[in-house]
Amino acid sequence: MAGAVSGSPTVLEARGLTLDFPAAQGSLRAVDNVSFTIRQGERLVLLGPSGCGKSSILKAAAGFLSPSAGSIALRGRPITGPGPDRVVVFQEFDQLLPWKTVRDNVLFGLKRKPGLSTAEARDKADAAIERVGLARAASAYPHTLSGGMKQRVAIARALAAEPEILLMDEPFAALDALTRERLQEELVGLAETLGFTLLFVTHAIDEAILVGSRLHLLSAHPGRTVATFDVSAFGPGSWGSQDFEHVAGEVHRILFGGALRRSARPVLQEATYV
Ligand SMILES: Nc1ncnc2c1ncn2[C@@H]1O[C@H](COP(=O)(O)OP(=O)(O)OP(=O)(O)O)[C@@H](O)[C@H]1O
Repeated sequence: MAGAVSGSPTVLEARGLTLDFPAAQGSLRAVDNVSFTIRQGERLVLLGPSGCGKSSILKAAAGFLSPSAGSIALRGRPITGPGPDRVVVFQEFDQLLPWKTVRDNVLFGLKRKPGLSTAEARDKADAAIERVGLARAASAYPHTLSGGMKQRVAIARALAAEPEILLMDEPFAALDALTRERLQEELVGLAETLGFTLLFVTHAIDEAILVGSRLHLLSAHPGRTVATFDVSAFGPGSWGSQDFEHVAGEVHRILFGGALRRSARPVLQEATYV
């Protein structure tokens, strides 16, 4: 994957990105001088301890937050607000509209796409629903779906709009371990089949290595770049291999100091966060 994307055009680029929030006394620096490039087809994961500014970077990419210094640009154009070329999938699956069926929820995501006829929109929605394996649930309402299925609807809705980049903020955090694993696999499978570009935020090391093609590690608050890792060699099925454990241990050492202790399959390292 890394070889395949290394010559691909740049989709998203942050240069010296610095993000501040207003605070009681002046402002609070959330992200300090962070730079990265995401090429077409790449899956960049922002990984770091709670509060290091991952979500803030994602919000800047989505156009909800402006840099106080540095820049963030999509296809070379500075991001000044939200747009249909970027779709955000949050953890809250209940971003789905409860009074609309799966198909209508996905169609709703196409509303902002200019120049689509009703029939074309329907075809795109149905194709996206099919791709995430929900064809049989197309007429169902969100409250009848499991958390994992709702998440797939959210992904279908995002993909149907054919964005330049998909922005995902801990989309699997609220799911049980088995569903999470399955959706991680599905996401990577879909990303590779469809070649979409992804910016993914997580604080879970295993998830980052499995989902990403590259990791961008941030220090504790305020977030500064501490390391990057090429993890394109890993994917579903890699967990537990010697190479995987080596990278996971290295990432853990850089982020938290000390060795990564395993008990069983991913018990995420929440307890080690400061
Ligand atoms: N709207 C806001 N107003 C003020 N401060 C904020 C706001 N949003 C975030 N912050 C602060 O900015 C810093 C970075 O927050 P952010 O949510 O980006 O971190 P994160 O790495 O995504 O954390 P987590 O993993 O816990 O979700 C934190 O100190 C947070 O308190």
